[in-house]
Amino acid sequence: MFFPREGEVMTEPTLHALDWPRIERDLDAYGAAVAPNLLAPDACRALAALYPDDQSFRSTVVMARHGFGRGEYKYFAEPLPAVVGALRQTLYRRLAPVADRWSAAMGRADRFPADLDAFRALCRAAGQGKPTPLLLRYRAGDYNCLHQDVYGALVFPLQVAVLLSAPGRDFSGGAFVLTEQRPRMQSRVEVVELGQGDGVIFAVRERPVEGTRGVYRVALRHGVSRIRSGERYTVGIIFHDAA
Ligand SMILES: O=C(O)CCC(=O)C(=O)O
Ligand SMILES: [Fe+2]
Repeated sequence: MFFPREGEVMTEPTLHALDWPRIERDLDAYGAAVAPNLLAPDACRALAALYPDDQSFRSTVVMARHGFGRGEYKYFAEPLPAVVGALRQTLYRRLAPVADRWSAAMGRADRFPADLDAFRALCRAAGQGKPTPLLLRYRAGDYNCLHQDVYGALVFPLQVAVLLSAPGRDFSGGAFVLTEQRPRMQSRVEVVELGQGDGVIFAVRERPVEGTRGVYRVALRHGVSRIRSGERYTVGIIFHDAA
């Protein structure tokens, strides 16, 4: 296992050193998988420290104003910070085949190009030209209501969130949660435990589940439980761009 040096983004060979068979198994079984140590602590701190720098962002969302919860987030402007751009590119490459496999299993026609630039060109042609990677900031009492990050007709079925703060030291509470709504059944919840720099890869809105009578689709939503104390930052990497 390689680890990125302090201040360095995980490079492509390092991403390949992740346990991808385990990640794919978890994605297939639970709709979510942890990708440990995507960013070194220095890189986490540097990204979180960008929050007040309005030059880095194209817009700010105060969640309470929209009924999204409590807390804030900002969408990065282009050019994205190098670490965010690099993670988006390399994770996309690795996840595109999973996205294709899921689409096919669910009987959907969508297929995804092998690299992010080609997929983003499709987004632009569909009128989705605004970059969606974002930086989220939560303080004590804040939370993120269950939601799906859909920004137009083109949806890449997986996304990634990287925890930038250290649980137990920088904040308490603030668990990343996913719920899964199965047809005609009660919802199932999954709590994902993350350390600083860990990413969670998860389904944007649905995933295939093998039942006794074939594959069916389950709908997923994600959110963050209430932050009890401190400050919690995350970087969200969504692959489709926004209308
Ligand atoms: O703060 C988090 O852990 C989740 C943020 C989120 O909703 C996202 O990245 O799409
Ligand atoms: Fe989200």
